Amino acid sequence: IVREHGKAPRKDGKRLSQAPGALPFIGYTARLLQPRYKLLDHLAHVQAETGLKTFEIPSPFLPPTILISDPVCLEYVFREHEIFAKGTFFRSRMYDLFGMSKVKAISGAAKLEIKGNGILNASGSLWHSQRKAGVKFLSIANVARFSNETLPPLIEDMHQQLGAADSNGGTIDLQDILLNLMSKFFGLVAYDTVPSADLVRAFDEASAWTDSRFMNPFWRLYEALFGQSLRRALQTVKEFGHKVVTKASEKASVPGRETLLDLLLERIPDKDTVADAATTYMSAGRDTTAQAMTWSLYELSRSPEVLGALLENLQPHATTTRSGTLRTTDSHLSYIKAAFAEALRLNPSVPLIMRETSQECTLPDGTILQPGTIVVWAPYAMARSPAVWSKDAGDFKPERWLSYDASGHATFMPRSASEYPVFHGGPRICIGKSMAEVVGCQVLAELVLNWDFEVVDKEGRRHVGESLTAPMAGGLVVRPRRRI
Ligand code: HEM
Repeated sequence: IVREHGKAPRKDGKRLSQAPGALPFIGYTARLLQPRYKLLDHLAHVQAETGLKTFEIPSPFLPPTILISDPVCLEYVFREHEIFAKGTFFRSRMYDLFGMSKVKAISGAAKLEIKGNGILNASGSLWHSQRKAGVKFLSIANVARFSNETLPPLIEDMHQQLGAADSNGGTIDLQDILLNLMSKFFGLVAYDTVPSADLVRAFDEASAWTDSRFMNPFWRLYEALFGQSLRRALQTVKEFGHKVVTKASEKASVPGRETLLDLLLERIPDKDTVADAATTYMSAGRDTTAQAMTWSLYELSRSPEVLGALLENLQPHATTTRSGTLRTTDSHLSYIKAAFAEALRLNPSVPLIMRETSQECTLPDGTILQPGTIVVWAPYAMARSPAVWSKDAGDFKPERWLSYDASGHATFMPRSASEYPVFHGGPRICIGKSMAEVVGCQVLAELVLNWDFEVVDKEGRRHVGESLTAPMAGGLVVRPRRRI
């Protein structure tokens, strides 16, 4: 299991310092096996204590691995995306969910045949063609169409579910409601179908198993012994991919109203690859956006003064939200955009990201890396760094995103991708950023304008659950009351 992966990282002629908290012999192995939120909190603590230093993360079960925290180093990583590639370590763990397209290969002992690769796992020309299809799918005109036509009836359904809970005085899990809404929304705009509850469950399960591969060095053995439910979940996801691709390829696309599948089929001849490319969006777009909204509502529930300011800001424009005419680019909507960005800063949907060096290189801080080094950064920890976000880094303060002119008019001030790496940066920056902002703000505005939520079990902190993204463990159970 212990493998030789080239030489250790060096700085100033010496081996790079180990991250605080490493144990003798096993290094960070035990920390990696803990629930992920504990690792994230530890990394946030390290960063708050040590500033922007780069450290080695030692483990006998890992290739040489470093943790970077300095936005200057991260900017370099974003820019040099061919040196800091996805790499074998990442891709081999993601293949089953996002890359291996043959259904028969996962269900039996057949030789693993790795053909396709969803965009998150792809590189070279395959990445390029998927990126082009994705950018066209998420054009400004399409996002406006989705928010004007597809989203309003789904928001109406959501109001009805909340209304039912309100009238019988019951509780409801907002995270479930939002994941459900985003599943339907994504299903309709990307695959022209509403995904079944079984598919959604299977996808969530496969995502949790895939995530655990990054923490558990014995994952292959563990899955061989106990991975029956993973294999079943993968089978369900793959079958869904094949079904929707077959249906799309038999139907003529409507010019100007192409689904994601239509656009992928135009560019990629192999249908198995199209299936992988398409299902990748369930994780990339659905989970991330629904979780961002859940964490936003949680942060608002803990900050009554921010919620009050948000309501004051939104109420004059209430009629525009339902019809989908709400635009986050409108200057009067700066406050909700700031609240959404701030909630995502503290609760990034992808809290930990990694790349693998494809050649020797030197980071801007002088750290020398050999090929095959894993480079990790934690947007969750970076958000809590006083060196980047000042002393109040850990507080939920939408105002930090706003600049006010003399008449009190607020303008949203974006930060650089390397300081705010929530949507990644460089050539592989998230292509769904503006869709996430439009949909996230539209749904949030509808929720806060119409509902007052009493969070059940207010005490204690909420944690990130085990997944490739950042679900709220245990959900966000609330008692909804209609606002008068
Ligand atoms: C709050 C919501 C979102 C967040 C925080 C987010 C974050 C990210 C991050 C961190 C990455 C880089 C992942 C990596 O390379 O390891 C990424 C990539 C990507 N995201 Fe998003 N995302 C969000 C919403 C969306 C939406 C709505 C879509 C699509 C409709 C989307 C599509 C993608 C795609 C296709 C990529 C891969 C880009 C590439 O490799 O070239 N994302 N996103």
